[in-house]
Amino acid sequence: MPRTRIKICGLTRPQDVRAAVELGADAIGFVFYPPSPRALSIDRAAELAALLPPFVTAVGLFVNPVREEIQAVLERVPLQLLQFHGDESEADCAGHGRPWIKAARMRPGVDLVEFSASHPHASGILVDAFVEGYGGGGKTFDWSLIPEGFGRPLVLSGGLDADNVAEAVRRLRPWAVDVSSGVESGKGIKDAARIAAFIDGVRQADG
Ligand SMILES: O=C(O)c1ccccc1N[C@@H]1O[C@H](COP(=O)(O)O)[C@@H](O)[C@H]1O
Repeated sequence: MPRTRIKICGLTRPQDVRAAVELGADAIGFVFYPPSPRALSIDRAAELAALLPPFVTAVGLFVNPVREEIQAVLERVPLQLLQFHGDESEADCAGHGRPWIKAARMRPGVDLVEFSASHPHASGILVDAFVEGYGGGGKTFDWSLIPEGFGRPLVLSGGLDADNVAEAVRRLRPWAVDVSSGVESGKGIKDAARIAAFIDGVRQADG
């Protein structure tokens, strides 16, 4: 079984990017959603992305963007993957010259198989709790909404932290986990000790 990939999202400070990389994160998420307290300017994102060594993926998170916004970011920030976290259709996500993952906002009644079928070209499906404001809410959801043998690379998120991530990985065996609030001391301020404990939890579950 491959090791679970780890994405740390919503970084805003160089020291947090360096810490996440040194502690073993596979991917770093930069938020381009202005209402988020973790949102970055293009200049700031370019500065932070430049700190990433090879084989650590720079992910750009968007919520219902207009296409020009994405292009403006891509002209300056070397993103390798796009994360669409709003109500985007398959057509909205395609055609940016980058692979993408699509977030499903999970709550009772959401059919993940149907959702997945409506995004056939996403490289993976991210599952997050349904929250007002689209994401980064630190809220878990009922993991039994994820069908067994889902069949697509699954990125598990939503309220993960050092206390629950090992159980989540053992139970669901996702391709990757994604965390923001659970490794913070304040909105957009990451805590190296919490990142270390989170990564340790994932690795313990990987066995
Ligand atoms: O991080 C944000 O501010 C954010 C804003 C809008 C949409 C998504 C956002 N982050 C993503 O939300 C999930 C869950 O985060 P949390 O760990 O529960 O705080 C995660 O995929 C983040 O990438």
